[in-house]
Amino acid sequence: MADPARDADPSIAVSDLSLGYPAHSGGSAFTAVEGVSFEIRQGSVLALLGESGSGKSTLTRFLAGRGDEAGEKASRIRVNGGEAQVLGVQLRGIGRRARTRLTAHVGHLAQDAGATLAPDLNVGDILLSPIVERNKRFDRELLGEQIAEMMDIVGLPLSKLQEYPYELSKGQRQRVAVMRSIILGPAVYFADEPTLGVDANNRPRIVDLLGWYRERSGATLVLVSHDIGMLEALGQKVLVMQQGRVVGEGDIDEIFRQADHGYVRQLAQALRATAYDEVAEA
Ligand SMILES: Nc1ncnc2c1ncn2[C@@H]1O[C@H](COP(=O)(O)OP(=O)(O)OP(=O)(O)O)[C@@H](O)[C@H]1O
Repeated sequence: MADPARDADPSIAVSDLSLGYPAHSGGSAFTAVEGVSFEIRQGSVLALLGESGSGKSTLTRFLAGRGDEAGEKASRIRVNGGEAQVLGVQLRGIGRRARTRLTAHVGHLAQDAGATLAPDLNVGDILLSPIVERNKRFDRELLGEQIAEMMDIVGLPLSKLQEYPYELSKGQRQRVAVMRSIILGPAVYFADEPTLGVDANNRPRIVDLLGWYRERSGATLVLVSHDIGMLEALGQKVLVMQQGRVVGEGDIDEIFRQADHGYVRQLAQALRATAYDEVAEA
């Protein structure tokens, strides 16, 4: 099996992919993603939109190589058909070691990641832990500078490095989770609702951090988000999902203007309404 190629182009290639969950507790197997195809050029940004339950988290978790990770067997994602390549590595049938080699280059911010920070570590150790786990010998000075720069971008004072998750607000915890998810310098990065639950004043700080990261790393980003500020600042191509299928695809403005699918029209209206709410809130 090929080693991951950080400069593979496209970074992500998905063809007729169908994903599901195994049958459990008397229920039947469930198809969450059906016949999805798309490609993402290296260094570009894709926004994934769609109503709750449309398959966005399932798709991103699988493509991030974390389809098997969610502990319980019932949460493990199964490939029902099609294929997907990330950094040139075929995900279908991938073995454990090849997956570990791949995920070293692929970042994933799970939904509500701020809520699952290690409770017994302070913020400094939370940020360092992915690096320490990988390699005990690292350039502390360089990393310290990078952490200080990130803390500044997200508007957290350096004194927060000594605090524990329970001492932080929900929005502060989410900002720490986002910093942690990019600290290893992934070539492909998936973020599931990175600004969800963060107040309107602090959402742009997360957007700034992701923009900063993209600029310095040239990484490919996939953002699951309905945050209009984030989509306008970072989004290029948009994929709209409904009930596991792709129902709209294109440039963000194009989707809003020319959507011929009723659901895409509704979504565009909902997003505009959100944007107006935020203007009203400010
Ligand atoms: N472990 C599981 N077992 C069975 N079905 C699941 C499991 N996890 C998710 N699903 C189902 O898969 C479908 C897609 O869920 P998914 O979380 O991918 O959607 P989503 O678009 O990310 O939704 P949200 O925006 O609410 O996070 C849903 O119908 C959901 O109920």
